[in-house]
Amino acid sequence: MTSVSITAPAKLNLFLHINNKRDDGYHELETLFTFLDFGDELTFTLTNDKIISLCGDTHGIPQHDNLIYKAALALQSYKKVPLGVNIKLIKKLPMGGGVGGGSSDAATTLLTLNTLWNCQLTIAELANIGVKLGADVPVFIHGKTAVAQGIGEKLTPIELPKKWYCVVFPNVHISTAEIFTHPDLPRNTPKLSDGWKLAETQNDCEALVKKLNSEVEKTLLWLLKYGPSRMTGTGACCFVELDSQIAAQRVLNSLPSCWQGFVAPNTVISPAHTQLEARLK
Ligand SMILES: C[C@@](CO)(OP(=O)(O)O)[C@H](O)COP(=O)(O)OP(=O)(O)OC[C@H]1O[C@@H](n2ccc(N)nc2=O)[C@H](O)[C@@H]1O
Ligand SMILES: Nc1ncnc2c1ncn2[C@@H]1O[C@H](COP(=O)(O)OP(=O)(O)O)[C@@H](O)[C@H]1O
Repeated sequence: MTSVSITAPAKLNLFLHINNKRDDGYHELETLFTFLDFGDELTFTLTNDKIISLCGDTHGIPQHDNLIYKAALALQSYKKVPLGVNIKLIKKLPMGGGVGGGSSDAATTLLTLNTLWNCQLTIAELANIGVKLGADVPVFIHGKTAVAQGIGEKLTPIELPKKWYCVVFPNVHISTAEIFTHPDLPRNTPKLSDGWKLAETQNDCEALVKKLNSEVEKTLLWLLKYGPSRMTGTGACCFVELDSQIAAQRVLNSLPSCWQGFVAPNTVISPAHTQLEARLK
């Protein structure tokens, strides 16, 4: 039986600007995605029947609602694959925390099964399947640190220096849909101009989420003592950027017990891609 374990990494939005609201209700964004060398672990075991099954840390999400199952089913149907798969999930990323765990799980499933089922789809074809599962899935399929525009589908890869992050989850769940439908969300940040600088960017959701949720405000105030800090995505996770693992670990070691967190460096290429390429060699 062929079995393979691949990471579904966390992402951070190092900034998130909202430029406009489209007629279909979705928002045009500009956001800088980077991947972290930390994530969920997915183990894929091929089967000769056509059954797709999921086990492990599913946290009460019914199989048919899980983005991993949906991704596998979408690929199996698209390519009329005669094989099945059992997928075991070890969940390390907070759900609905703004670190993209569900989207990353879906992308890792598409990338891995494309190989294991020998579907031979291109990255662009996989991203097309993925975007129907969530706006953030294509960036994980492409797997490169990038500025995303549109609703996240126009990607421009960029190089960033290696940094260490302490990511904190304040134990509150923020609904992405609630933030995007809130009347107080700013929606008119001008598009980035040539030569933009990270220090001049922000997360446009941050002020609203802090106002709605004092735990997020407290988390950011606490992190700011250690270095430049922001919320990722629509929250609730917040992060501080540091130059070394020791400095990031020091922040994690003093984390108040009511919050959870982890430490990881950013990676230019998503760990899912690096691991799959190493397997194919
Ligand atoms: C804004 C981001 C930044 O990374 O937030 P996080 O989810 O990571 O916090 C993402 O693009 C989110 O992507 P994803 O979580 O896949 O969103 P989806 O499931 O596609 O959409 C959830 C809901 O958010 C709203 N939505 C999402 C993306 C977007 N560009 N405009 C929107 O208005 C829509 O109301 C949609 O119903
Ligand atoms: N495998 C999965 N992992 C996480 N969330 C999932 C998964 N499958 C479905 N979901 C649903 O997707 C929602 C968003 O998940 P997630 O990607 O973790 O959020 P975010 O984009 O804010 O980090 C969750 O609240 C959950 O209901």
